[in-house]
Amino acid sequence: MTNPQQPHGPLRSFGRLKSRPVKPRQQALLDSLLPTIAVPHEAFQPRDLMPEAKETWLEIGFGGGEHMAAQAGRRPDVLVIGAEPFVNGVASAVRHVEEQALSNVRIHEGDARDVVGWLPDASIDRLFVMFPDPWHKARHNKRRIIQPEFVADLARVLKPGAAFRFATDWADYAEWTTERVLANPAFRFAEEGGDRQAIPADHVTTRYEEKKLGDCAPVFLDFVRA
Ligand SMILES: C[S@@+](CC[C@H](N)C(=O)[O-])C[C@H]1O[C@@H](n2cnc3c(N)ncnc32)[C@H](O)[C@@H]1O
Repeated sequence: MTNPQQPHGPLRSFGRLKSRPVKPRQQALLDSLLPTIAVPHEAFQPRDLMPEAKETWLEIGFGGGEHMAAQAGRRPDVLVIGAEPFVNGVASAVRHVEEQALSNVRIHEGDARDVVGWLPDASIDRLFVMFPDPWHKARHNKRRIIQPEFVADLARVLKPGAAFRFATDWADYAEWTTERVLANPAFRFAEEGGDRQAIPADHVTTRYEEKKLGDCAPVFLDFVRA
């Protein structure tokens, strides 16, 4: 039976990650800070979360939150929304928010597909999907976050001209994503024929990227919402 809370199906990638017990200090920070920076669990307008924000950025699967916090720190005038179901990652991200005194980060502890479903049309200026779970075995490919239906949902929430960066160190996932994103007429590459293995000037190395678990050097796919 379909769960009305999860019209997109269960979060299969979550089960693979074993949560470690959250340390008491981390738990205290989660309990005190997370409710103050959590996104509503229903349709919301980003401007209601930070009325003075010049733009709204979304990061899907922020892991430990290092990339999200660094990008938010660089642009205090931008509202940065992050979604991550892994509790240890959320605890780490909340610690970065506190340590860097970031007032422009909002977090959803859960499935990014829910946040995308709650967002209004054309409400996001920039999207990051950094080193998502590769699900590289062919029989697991269907668990990848990049699927045609989700690409269509992303096209809906991105503003015309919005930037969408996808990074992976799995060659097959780079190809998979290129095919599925460009199959949607809403998207094109920011730069045709660009060097996809050149590290973008504004990139912040992520925790997963540092592990070098993939089968190729990092590939950065910079798309634009037409
Ligand atoms: C391989 S890790 C990469 C984490 C981080 N972006 C990095 O580069 O260090 C992928 C992350 O995506 C998260 N994830 C998986 N499915 C997700 C979903 N549907 N919504 C949000 N995050 C998801 C996982 O919990 C995990 O932390």
